[in-house]
Amino acid sequence: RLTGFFRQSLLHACAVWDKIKEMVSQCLQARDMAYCPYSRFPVGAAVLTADGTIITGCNVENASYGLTVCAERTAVQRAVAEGHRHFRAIAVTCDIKDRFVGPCGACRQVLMEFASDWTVYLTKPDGSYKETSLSELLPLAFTPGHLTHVPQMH
Ligand SMILES: O=c1ccn([C@H]2C[C@H](O)[C@@H](CO)O2)c(=O)[nH]1
Ligand SMILES: [Zn+2]
Repeated sequence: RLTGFFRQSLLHACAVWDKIKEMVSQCLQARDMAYCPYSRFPVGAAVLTADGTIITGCNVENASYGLTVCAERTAVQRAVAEGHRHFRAIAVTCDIKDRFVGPCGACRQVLMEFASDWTVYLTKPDGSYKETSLSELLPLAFTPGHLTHVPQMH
């Protein structure tokens, strides 16, 4: 029978695994909500907050093309509007089946605003994923810490 530290570690690993599976499944579901009549390129995202909440987003396009908002930014902005400012991870998916696709540059910068250590799960339509990190996707980043007046994180 497993006890003490090893039992705790195993339970923790299972909890983390469950959260990843849940994020992957929710980002795939969010992709189905994409509003993308112009590109016909649906994208889904799911962010994991520090308290374990998962919040999703999809891309929302506009007839004035440049006003389009990506799935990743929709998810982050929705999470912030719901009171979250501390994040752990994001899962992202699109319809491309044969390779792992990362968030666009604008979204990487927006993720950097709220944490430098996001874990990023690049997810294929079949639910398989590759784990990476924001620091890997956006090295030598410009961050809030570089401003003289650092925004207060409450
Ligand atoms: O990381 C990305 C890249 C693109 N898109 C959206 C924007 C647009 O609606 C469509 C094609 O670029 O995909 C995202 O949501 N996330
Ligand atoms: Zn983007």
